[in-house]
Amino acid sequence: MSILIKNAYIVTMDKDGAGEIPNGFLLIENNLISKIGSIDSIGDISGDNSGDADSISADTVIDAGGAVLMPGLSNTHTHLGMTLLRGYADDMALQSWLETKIWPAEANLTAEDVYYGSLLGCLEMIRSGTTAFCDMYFFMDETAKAVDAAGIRGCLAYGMIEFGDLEKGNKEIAMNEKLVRDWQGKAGGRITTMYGPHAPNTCCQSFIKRVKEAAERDGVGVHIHVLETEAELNYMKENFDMCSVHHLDAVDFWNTSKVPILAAHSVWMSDGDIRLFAEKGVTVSHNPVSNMKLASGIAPIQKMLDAGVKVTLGTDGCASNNNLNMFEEMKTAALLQKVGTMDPTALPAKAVVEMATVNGGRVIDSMTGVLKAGNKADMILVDTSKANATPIFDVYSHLVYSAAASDVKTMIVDGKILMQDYNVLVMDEKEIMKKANECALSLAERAKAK
Ligand SMILES: CSC[C@H]1O[C@@H](n2cnc3c(O)ncnc32)[C@H](O)[C@@H]1O
Ligand SMILES: [Zn+2]
Repeated sequence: MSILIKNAYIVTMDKDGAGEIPNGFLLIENNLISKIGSIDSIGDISGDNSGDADSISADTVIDAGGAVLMPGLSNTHTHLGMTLLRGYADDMALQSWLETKIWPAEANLTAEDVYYGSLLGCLEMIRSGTTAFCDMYFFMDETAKAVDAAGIRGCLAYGMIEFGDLEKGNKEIAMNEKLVRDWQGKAGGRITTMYGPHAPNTCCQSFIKRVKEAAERDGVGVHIHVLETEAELNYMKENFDMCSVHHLDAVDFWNTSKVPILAAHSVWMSDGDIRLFAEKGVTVSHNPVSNMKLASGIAPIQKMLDAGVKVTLGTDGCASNNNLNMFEEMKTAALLQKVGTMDPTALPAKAVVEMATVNGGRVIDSMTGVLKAGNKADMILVDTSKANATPIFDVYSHLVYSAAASDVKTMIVDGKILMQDYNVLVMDEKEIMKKANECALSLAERAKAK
């Protein structure tokens, strides 16, 4: 199977390579990018099988018509099953939101709920340009089945909460171990796994140490929430006389020499915490919309980048965002750093696109996030024929400050076309929205009845 995309404005995100290619072509063979370059440099690019020395033939030819071809976006922190809880509880602070609304509702979740919530999430991601995501939730077999069916890439963790209860902790670890055993590398490598201890204030230190050992034994990463709120920071200081980062450093948790660590939020970071993350090679998932909505605070992202921390971008779940729109997340990230530091040069557009593509891709699959020969064929076409794309002086400025998720017209993941010219080819959209809506209403009814 081969696909040729021609007449594209290619944003490769390849620092050592081509950068941008204004009149570009890209050839996909099976699931890999085999050729990428400028049409001007090779002359004819008809895409037919004429045998012309300059022509490149392919089974499928997509004329991009000047659209931007770029790596797919990677959403590095979400809870896909929570898509059913979109708008279920708004305008609250994290702890009361979790304790009084979200956890009681989640106590009623079924496998079917998580399956349709996850499929709905996959659909929303396909429509908005996200080709890969990192997830942490319950009933993860269902999320894995949805990812398999939808054709995107998912790095899945089972979310573990044990509140210092040894017996509960044993059960939680066993669940995550099963996820790793059953799904690591499945769906042709599109599904990978991690361990998911929820947070330092919901999982005790010795439990998190055990989780890290299990992850190192299995050769998979760890995905955790950390320092999301000032309340967490105060709780850790009161109970352990140190912040979450140093509390876990005491058991060498942040050491990434064997497996990667993905730290979601990281809002209340001191300069010392930032230095430690940079030294240890921890990857941060910045979630600006969720942090603003729950009034958690402003993560010091520009400081982290300056210190050499690997920063990626995530939406968090649909109950705290309330969508999976990475274009919105990119713009919010840039604006929030500027207003937070009162410096308009903070987090410029290109750095944000790097976070959402190169850096995010690296934590999910090192052969994604950059368009270059040999990498996996995960990419999107962004329509530039609309009013909001006129004029374009700088492509990164356009992608961050003006483009909309609804401008994503085509998506390819692992060499397969999932959406072409706004038509989603891999699922029945209406049926999924109907089923997800039914599950959401029934879940809310069950939660109310208790
Ligand atoms: C143990 S699975 C994940 C768990 O996390 C909850 N959750 C969703 N959003 C957030 C957030 O922003 N901070 C902390 N925890 C969050 C989710 O509801 C699940 O219970
Ligand atoms: Zn979260």
